[in-house]
Amino acid sequence: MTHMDILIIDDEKSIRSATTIAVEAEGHYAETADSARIAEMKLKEGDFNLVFLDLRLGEDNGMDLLRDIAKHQPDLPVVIFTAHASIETAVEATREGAFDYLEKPFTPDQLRAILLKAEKASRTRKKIVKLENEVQELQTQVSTQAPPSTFESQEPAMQESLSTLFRAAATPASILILGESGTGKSVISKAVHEQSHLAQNPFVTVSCPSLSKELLESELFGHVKGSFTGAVKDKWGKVHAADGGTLFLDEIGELPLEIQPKLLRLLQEKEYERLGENKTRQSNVRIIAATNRNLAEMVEEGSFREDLFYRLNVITVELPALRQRPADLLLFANNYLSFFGKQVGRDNLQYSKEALAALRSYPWPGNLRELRNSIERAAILAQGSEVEAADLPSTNSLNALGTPGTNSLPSISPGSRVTIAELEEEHIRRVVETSSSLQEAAEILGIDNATLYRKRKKMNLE
Ligand SMILES: Nc1ncnc2c1ncn2[C@@H]1O[C@H](COP(=O)(O)OP(=O)(O)OP(=O)(O)O)[C@@H](O)[C@H]1O
Repeated sequence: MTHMDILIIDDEKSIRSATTIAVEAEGHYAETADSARIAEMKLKEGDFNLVFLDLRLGEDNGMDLLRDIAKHQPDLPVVIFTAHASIETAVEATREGAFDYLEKPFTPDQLRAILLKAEKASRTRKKIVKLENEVQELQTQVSTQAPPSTFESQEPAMQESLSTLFRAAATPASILILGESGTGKSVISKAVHEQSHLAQNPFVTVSCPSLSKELLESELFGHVKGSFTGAVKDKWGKVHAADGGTLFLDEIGELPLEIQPKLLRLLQEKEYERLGENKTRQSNVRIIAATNRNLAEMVEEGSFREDLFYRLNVITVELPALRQRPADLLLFANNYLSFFGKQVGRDNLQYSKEALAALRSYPWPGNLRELRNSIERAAILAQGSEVEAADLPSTNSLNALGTPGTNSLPSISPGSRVTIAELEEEHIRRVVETSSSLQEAAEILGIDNATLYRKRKKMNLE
């Protein structure tokens, strides 16, 4: 049985109390209102699942109230109380958006039947909300044409992160995921949700940097009409939509300082308020937050609250950059090639030897996202049965290493004002980082193992 919050609107005290007793006996919670004014106030304050409304409401017109509810809260079912003589009114009310009607005097069985019907409708509505969220998430995935995700790794650092994440999945603990852009923080957050005890409930994403402070606050917590310019009607936020499920806060490092205490309160007390409203609401969400910023440093600088940082920092994992996962690179590259190859009708595309070397020696500053995009392009560009190095333009030239504007790229690159020794050192460092073995690194560099050993020793790169 689904528990419902029910508002009973009737000017007759005996009907209010009889209905209250009857719905409470069925395990629901009831509030009452004896006039349209009180009803409007309660409707604004509360989050009801069902309303009983007598159209004859003393001096007030119940039909006006019904129209108002149908307009502003179209998802809220309203059951009309009607006297035997006014079936026609009931029919009219149904036309105006009433969910059903109940003829007075009604028996407990008739009321029970209506409650069951409303419960069913409420469950369906919840399912629809969940599906709407899922559609939104899927649309994001489809628009980025994501090939199936892989959560395997041959690299100890990544294996440790995966094991921590999937062990933490089944607990209510907040999770903080750190890592450069494109390392797969969003993708893995969804996977953690799907492996958790909350999998049947919503997974809702809020992208912190994409909105202004006011809109972000409203996106999170919701608002009431008139709370800011553009707030033309009441709105529930994503904290409400995610109730009972997971709220994924992408780029938490961009969360404005003013909103941080509100998030902290949600984490600690499970409480929040909509913008422009004083009523305290409850929401029980599991938070997964991700960022490519150094939150600890931000705490020191004063741009991120220390208390929030510690609250989020219960389980923290770092997703290594792709260049720190040389042993996994080929697994991803092959998966992507078979996915995108199929999309363009070439099932058996392979990499040429040179293409493989190019894939390995490039540091992939944009990580999995960049790799995915490059392979998608290469699958289209490839002329024969093999992807050639030339089909992977971003890996073609070492100049790519120095492209300005990508935060994880080094400032040392061919042509920049550095010595040959510095350039050599950087090149060796990167090739070693992106090779699966020292033997392979030596081959790519065109030197023997002993020379590589000596150079690494000199560079303290062991
Ligand atoms: N486990 C995975 N398996 C396969 N592909 C992945 C995986 N994780 C990420 N990707 C690919 O990388 C892309 C970027 O991943 P995601 O958006 O999760 O990164 P992010 O770390 O959240 O990036 P940003 O910090 O920029 O938001 C995905 O769209 C997907 O194509």
